[in-house]
Amino acid sequence: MADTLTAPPAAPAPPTAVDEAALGPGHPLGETVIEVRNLSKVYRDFWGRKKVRALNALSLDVKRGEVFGLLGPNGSGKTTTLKMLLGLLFPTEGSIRILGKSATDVSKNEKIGYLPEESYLYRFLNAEETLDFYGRLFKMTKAQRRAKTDELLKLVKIEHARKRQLKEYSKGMTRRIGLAQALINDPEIVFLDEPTSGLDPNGRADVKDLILGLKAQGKTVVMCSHLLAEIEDVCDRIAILSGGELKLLGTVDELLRSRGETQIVTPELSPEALAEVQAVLAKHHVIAGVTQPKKTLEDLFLRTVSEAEARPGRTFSAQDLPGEVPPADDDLPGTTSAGIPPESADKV
Ligand SMILES: Nc1ncnc2c1ncn2[C@@H]1O[C@H](COP(=O)(O)OP(=O)(O)OP(=O)(O)O)[C@@H](O)[C@H]1O
Repeated sequence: MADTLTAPPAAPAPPTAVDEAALGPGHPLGETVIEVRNLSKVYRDFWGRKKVRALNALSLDVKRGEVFGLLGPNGSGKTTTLKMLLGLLFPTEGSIRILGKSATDVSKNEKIGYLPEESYLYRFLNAEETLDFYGRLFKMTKAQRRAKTDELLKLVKIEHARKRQLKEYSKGMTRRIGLAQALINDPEIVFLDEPTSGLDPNGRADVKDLILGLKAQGKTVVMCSHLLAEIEDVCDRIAILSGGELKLLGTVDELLRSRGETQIVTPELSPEALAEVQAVLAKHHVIAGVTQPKKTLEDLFLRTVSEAEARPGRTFSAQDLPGEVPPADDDLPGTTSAGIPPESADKV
């Protein structure tokens, strides 16, 4: 258990609009691998008349090695953007460079992986045959295909079902084989459209790990998702689209920082210790709210399932649910027990 002290905002929060400059001069990421300039798409009807302006004047860069999230409500233009980046749709206006090439240059596809919102897989092939088929499209040798198939089936955790036809797969398993297919050519850039749709929280956690693993290998990931918690966990930067227009762009850390507030998280305090802390704050004319921080439902679910598997036949209550992992020092900025000097803490 831990206590959280939240001081009221000292000053009104500044506007949240952040542009590329938010990356700062010391940004560790590599060169630009995706360059989008003034990109627009107008869908036309059968007669060539303008029907929908799905995207309007989008400009952004994606750097090598970053996980970039494209967010927005239904119909905001995310899939349209992804399809133009992949060269599957022609822009009405604007330009795209992917790895220095035009999006419509098919040679770029060798270095690109794509998981569409709905995977188009052959229902009568099994997992091995599916990956072998896509490996052939990339002209991989038999030995390469076999090695890559083994590696990917392990990565997406469906080795046990490698001989089963995809028509027998659950939605979550289908998503996993779709992900494996997107990685068959060891791509430099991976586009993922709703990668966790249909997956349970364990599956979502696996996909998050997989994305972070790709990032650790220096790969670039561009993803769309409506699950904001997962975007927050894996993305370095996000763009929010609305009505086909870019409304916000910046690093997740910068955009989510709560300005004008200070938070101290400590192990659960005794009433005496709490009174002392509040007395110190009162000296500085700060009236602090004291709460116990909540875990997320996702975290609770994952710990329950993992404990249920480890110890079958037991039921758990919130009080005795084991698996509470003591937070790492760096999860607790400003914690007194971690001994982080106050001057190094962002918030006190
Ligand atoms: N082939 C098409 N013909 C006409 N209009 C289209 C076509 N595809 C998409 N649109 C329209 O373009 C707009 C953007 O659609 P898009 O699929 O890019 O949005 P999205 O942000 O991916 O939505 P979702 O979250 O629902 O997947 C919507 O108004 C949609 O109806």
